[in-house]
This record gives sequence, C-alpha cells and structure tokens, in this order.
Amino acid sequence: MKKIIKNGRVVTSSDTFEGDICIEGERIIGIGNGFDEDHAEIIDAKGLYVFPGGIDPHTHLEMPFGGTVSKDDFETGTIAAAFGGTTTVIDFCLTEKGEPLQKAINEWHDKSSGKAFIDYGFHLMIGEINSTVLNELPSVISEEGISSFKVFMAYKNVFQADDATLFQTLKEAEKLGALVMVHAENGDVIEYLTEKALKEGKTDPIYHALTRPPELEGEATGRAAILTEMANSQLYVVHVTCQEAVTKIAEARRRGVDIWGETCPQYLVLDQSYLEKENFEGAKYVWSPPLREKKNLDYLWKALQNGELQTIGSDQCSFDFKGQKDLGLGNFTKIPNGGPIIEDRFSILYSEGVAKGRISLGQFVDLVSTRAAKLFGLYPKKGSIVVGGDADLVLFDPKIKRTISASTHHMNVDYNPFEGMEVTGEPVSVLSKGEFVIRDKKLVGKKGHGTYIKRAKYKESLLTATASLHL
Ligand SMILES: NC(=O)NCCC(=O)O
Ligand SMILES: [Zn+2]
Ligand SMILES: [Zn+2]
Repeated sequence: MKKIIKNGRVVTSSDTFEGDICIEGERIIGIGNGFDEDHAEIIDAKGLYVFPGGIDPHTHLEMPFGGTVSKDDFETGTIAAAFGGTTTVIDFCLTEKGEPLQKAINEWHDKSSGKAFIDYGFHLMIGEINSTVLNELPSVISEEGISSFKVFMAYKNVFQADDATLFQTLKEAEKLGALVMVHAENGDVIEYLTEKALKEGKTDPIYHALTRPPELEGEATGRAAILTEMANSQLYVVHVTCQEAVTKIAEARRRGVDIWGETCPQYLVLDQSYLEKENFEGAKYVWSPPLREKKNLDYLWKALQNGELQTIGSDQCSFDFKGQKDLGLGNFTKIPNGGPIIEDRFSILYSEGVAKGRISLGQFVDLVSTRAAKLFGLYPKKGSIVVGGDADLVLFDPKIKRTISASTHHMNVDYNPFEGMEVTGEPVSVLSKGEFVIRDKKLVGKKGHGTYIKRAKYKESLLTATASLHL
C-alpha cells in the first residue's frame, strides 16, 4: 500500500522544506504535495522533522574481543539502532591471519542473516597482505560488495598490522576502488607503556587513558596520512578523539590527500575524568582511543563545524559492566574495550549539536547519514530523501525532552555511558524500506526485515567529493 507522510518538515543535508513524501513499496516515489490520497495510508508528521534514516558506519555487533563477545548482536543492536533513528549500520568483519577472507565474511553473514531489523553492510579487516589475500580482494568487492578495508594500527598481537601491510593495503585499495579505514594509534608504544604501568602497580581504569596519550593517536594518524599520500590512495580515520589527530587530517586535506575523519558522540560529550570514577565505575568508559581531556571536546565540535571531520560513527561495542567489564578488575588491560553507543548517536548529535546551536540541521544530516552514504557506496539509495531512494526515514520530534538511561534504553547491556544526560529531541517513528520499524516509539518491525547491502566502490557512489574540494 502507498504511504504519504504529510505536513512534515523535510530535512536533507542540503535542503529544509515543508513537504509530503510519497512511498510505494520500499522506495520514495514522490516529494512535494498534492499526491493522490486514494488507497494510501496517510501519516501525519505535523510538528515533526522528517530526516533520512541515520547511517552508522562503525559498529561491532557480537564481536569476539578481550576474551568475551560484545553483548549486542544483529538483533538487539539493530533494534536499538532503529529506536535511535539509525536505519543502516556497517559492521566490522574481523578476519584471521592465515584464514581465507571469505571464511570471516561467511561467519559475519551467519551471525547477521535473518536477525536484523534494519539494513547492514560489512567493512573487512585486513590483518596481512599476501598472495592469497591479494587474490581474494577483487571478489570481496565485486561479489560481496565490500568496498572498505579496515587496518588496525593498534591492539598489538591481536588485530595490529604493520606499516608495510597498511601501505600495501592502501595501494591495492587504490587499484580496486576501496576506501581504507584505520584505527590510528601507535600500538607498539602503547604496548610498552601498558606493560610499564602494570609493572609499577598502576592497574585502575584511568591508566587505560594515561597509557594511550593523544600524541600516539596524532602520530599514527599523521603516519597513515603520509602513507596514503605516497600510495595515491584514500583513507578514512575512524573514531578521531583529539586535536593531535584532527590537525594531521586537516593538514593532509589541505595538501589534497583524499582523507576523511570520523568522530563519535562519546568523544564529544564525555572526558577523561570519567575514567577516574570510584569503585571501578571508570571501566564503563574504557574504549580505544580513550576519552580525552576536556579541551578536546570543543576542538572536535569546531572540527565538525568547519568540515575538518565529516562523519559520526557510534563505535558500538557493548559489554556488561557486571560480568564483562569487571574482567579487568585489578588490571585495566583486561577490561574489554568498547561501549553501548548505537542507540544514542543520532539524538546526542541533534541535542548537543543542533539544539545547542553548534551545527545546522543540514550539517547534522550530513554527519549522521549522507556523508557516510557517499563514502561507503550507499548513496543515493540511502543517505538522503530522493525519488527512487529507499524509504528509510525518521520522524523526529524536536520538542521532546528526555533523560538517557539504561532503565529505558534498548541495548542489551546493564549500563549506559550517557546515564542521566538530558537530551532534546527524539525519533518517534522510523521507517526502513517503506515499513515502520518503530511507530510512536514502539517496536513494530520484524526480525529479518534488515538485509545485507552490497556497496558500490569508492568514488562510484556518486558525488563523492575529493578531500581537497569539499570541507
Ligand atoms: N573502540 C573500542 O574500544 N572497541 C571497539 C574496537 C575498536 O574500534 O577499536
Ligand atoms: Zn578502533
Ligand atoms: Zn571500532
């Protein structure tokens, strides 16, 4: 049945207007007004914004990590994402050295197929480069539609790859049309600093931050930018946290390097002092790179305002405080790294960004949806409101005031890092491919409605601006 969303204030990254949206099946078939309402379901969006569905380019659902597995899987994680206004996630498929890439991809299909409530794709981790990997990469793009490769520069002896691997991955990505993503911290020096801290009896959560200083994020970011320049390739730096890293990205962009930067809500609203909370509560805020000193929060907001950072990922990687985070009681290096962010990404950016006058409505949509769609081969199918695009839409009430809490969130974990935070605005209904997933703040979607999305190559996904042209 046709649906018409009427009287809403439609907001895209470039336009804001009063208008109606006509939906047939999974697609938007009309934007404007005066649509024939016969045999149509009318949805009144009066007083609401109609946003494109959020796209979260950075999730770790049901991820084996730190001797345990992240608590939200493709069912609970995508339900929580939908409640929070996100209609597409791109999850990191972790590969194992010596194993075929396809083995990992199949494992990720097995853990997601038939479980998701919203659409999803995969990034592929590259831990080594050898003839086997090189032979597989073309079909990873052409058959699996995976157009982004992740290289970890940290987590020594776990995920970390060496610089030669990063450089070869960049060169292959340029040939194949893939975007390389990095976790940019100097993993070797971090390893040294963590071992030294433990020897000195420094075991509390705060030492997670003190052994991963911003200088080591800035150094790795700068190194990755230079390797990208040498390889004439393209780079996306995930979870940027500090001035040291932003300046390296901005300098490279000014040199014309095709480099993009992502930050996450936790780095915009929480600071390093949270890691000093009593009774091991600081463990709730242990993720990498770590929370930074307060001055970085304003610096990151300025980078979003001036275009030096272009996207917002959640870095969803949730662990219970009791039973998982407490694996690191007495030894901070055993605290599983990550937090439950997927549900609050969209609302925190609206509330702390738009409602507090830091960013415009258009910048907000670009940050939480459109830019990620363009960089990761989803645009214009997703990431905007266009005729022919998927009817992935968020009906958002900007007047609602609420308090974030684990007692009301939908993530499958026993705490929320933003507990008690007052936010303005809330998604009230969310559609994925023309079907309600959330309606009047109730889950009405179906398990398995979300399907795997094959993504276009980098730069083939329409209008991907080169770094030097668009801030
Ligand atoms: N961020 C974090 O601490 N955990 C998830 C894996 C990663 O992104 O480094
Ligand atoms: Zn990371
Ligand atoms: Zn991550």
